[in-house]
Amino acid sequence: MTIKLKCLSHTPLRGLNDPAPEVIAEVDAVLARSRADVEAFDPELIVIFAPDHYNGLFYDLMPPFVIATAAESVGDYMTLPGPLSVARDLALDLARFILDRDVDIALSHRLQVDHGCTQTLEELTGSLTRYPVIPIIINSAAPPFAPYRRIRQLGEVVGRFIATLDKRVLVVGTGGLSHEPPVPLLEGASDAIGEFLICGRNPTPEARAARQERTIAAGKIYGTALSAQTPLNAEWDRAFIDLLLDGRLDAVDDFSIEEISKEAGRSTHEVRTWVAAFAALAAAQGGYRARRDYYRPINEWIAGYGVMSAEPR
Ligand SMILES: O=C(O)CCC(=O)/C=C/C=C(\O)C(=O)O
Ligand SMILES: [Fe+2]
Repeated sequence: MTIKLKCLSHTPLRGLNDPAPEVIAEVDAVLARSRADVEAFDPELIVIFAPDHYNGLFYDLMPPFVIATAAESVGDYMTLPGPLSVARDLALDLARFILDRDVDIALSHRLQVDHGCTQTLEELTGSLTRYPVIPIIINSAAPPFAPYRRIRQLGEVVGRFIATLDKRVLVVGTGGLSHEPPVPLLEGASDAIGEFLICGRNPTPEARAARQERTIAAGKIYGTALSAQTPLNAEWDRAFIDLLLDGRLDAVDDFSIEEISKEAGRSTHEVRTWVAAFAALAAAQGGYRARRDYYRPINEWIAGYGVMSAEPR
């Protein structure tokens, strides 16, 4: 087995509420380098840890994490729609492996995924189907959440499975860093929003467009006094990146979900996907070398925007 890792932020607002051209050029350059790395590595399997934003998973049955044996992109926020090339049999083997090692995981034989999974897949590979993929969706939007130590444990078990494969495997985490887009909360929601959060699959094109317009409007004022959303927190982001650079993954066991929400924004919990990805790498080969490829707080994209790479030491 050979393993590499990429962790990237994603944003619903790319192309819809862009920052200055110099910033876009920086991000484009780092993404082009990341894509070239992936091309050179030529993975035989991608394991992607991703969140969902009430497109595939709703409170009618909200799993802490779920592994998909088949997945279809809803094509939100200008991402490609359609099926992913999910490695069905390997995904099932992985689900069995995880359950056998005392970590509970849900299974979906037909999962809808959103930009939280597909934007990064497209950016790293140019399509949804270039390489076989196993999507593992970690609940990062719909409280209550499993504690961070459970995410670390999930990642470790996935890493131990990867270590049994005679393949080149790319592990991906997508989401974060600090940010708070206008994703609704069930607690205190109106009846209509509550109904959407419980079973709002397959919205009409008009309903989807209205959602996207709300996010764009939030992006236009994010980080200003007009915004009610928790602002970006570059200090939190840098400390989190340092923790990963130093390989101090055990430190996430002390993370407080409430404190992170307050200090860095509710959607910061998408970094759970980075925790799982780094834990998988560490467990697959024992110890890693990581680098920070990029970091910049980008209000227009509602994103503490970061990119990291890592490989075994
Ligand atoms: O579209 C909605 O209903 C809510 C907004 C939304 O989904 C925003 C998603 C934002 C991110 O993916 C992000 O900032 O990570
Ligand atoms: Fe997201």
